Amino acid sequence: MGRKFFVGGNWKCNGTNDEVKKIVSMLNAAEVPSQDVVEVVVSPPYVFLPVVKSSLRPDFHVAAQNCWVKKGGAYTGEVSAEMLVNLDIPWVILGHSERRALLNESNEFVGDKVAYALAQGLKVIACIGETLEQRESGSTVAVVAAQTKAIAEKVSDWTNVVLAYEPVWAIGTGKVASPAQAQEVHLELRKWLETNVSSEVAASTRIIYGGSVNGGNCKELGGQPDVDGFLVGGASLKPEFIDIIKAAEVKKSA
Ligand SMILES: O=C(CO)COP(=O)(O)O
Repeated sequence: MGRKFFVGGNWKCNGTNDEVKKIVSMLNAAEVPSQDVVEVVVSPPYVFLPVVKSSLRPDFHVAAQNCWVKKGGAYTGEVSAEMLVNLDIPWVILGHSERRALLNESNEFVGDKVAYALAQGLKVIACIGETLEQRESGSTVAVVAAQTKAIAEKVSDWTNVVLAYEPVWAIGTGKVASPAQAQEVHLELRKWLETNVSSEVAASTRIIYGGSVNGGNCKELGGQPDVDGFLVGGASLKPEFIDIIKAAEVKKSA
């Protein structure tokens, strides 16, 4: 089954009103492959979601960077999945390593969030990835398998899930995983899905890579057989994001 190339831009906690308008103008003017070839989703901070959604070209979509684990209510400072649905925000990023590390989000909590968001009708970019210490101790595959298991235990339909493998040591460090390193983990994840979920889910679920992706390294990474796209941080705020979207063409010609 074909897996459409997916390029996500995670703007994290960045941007002013003016900067956001400039990024949207840059995206709107870009010539990129068609929606049949690449799915593009940008994720501004919550406060900018409505303006980005209403001014962004219709072939690009928006994602929130998080949402609450259950129905909204007395949870000061949180934004619920229902609110995102109400505003027609189709996607949400969940389990980003920055939230896992800084806000102590556990594997179980992330699994609960993914299940709840899917049940409300959102599409989810679920993030997993090992720290440098875990990689150096040889536990990369065990760590990402445990993170994926906590999601798989609560999710039965994977149609609306994109799995983002983001090694923590590669995020914002300029230290990108080599294409071989990325491919190795993506293949392990696909095998894990095959064994523990189903061969259909393993074949159809997009597994994207995140961590210091830029205009220079995207083609080689995207050319790996089990790399189905990217989740881009820093470079998604810059014109080189367009080059990263265009890396989808490596799959078209493959
Ligand atoms: O965390 C990331 C995307 O979610 C990756 O960030 P960088 O591309 O800045 O390394």
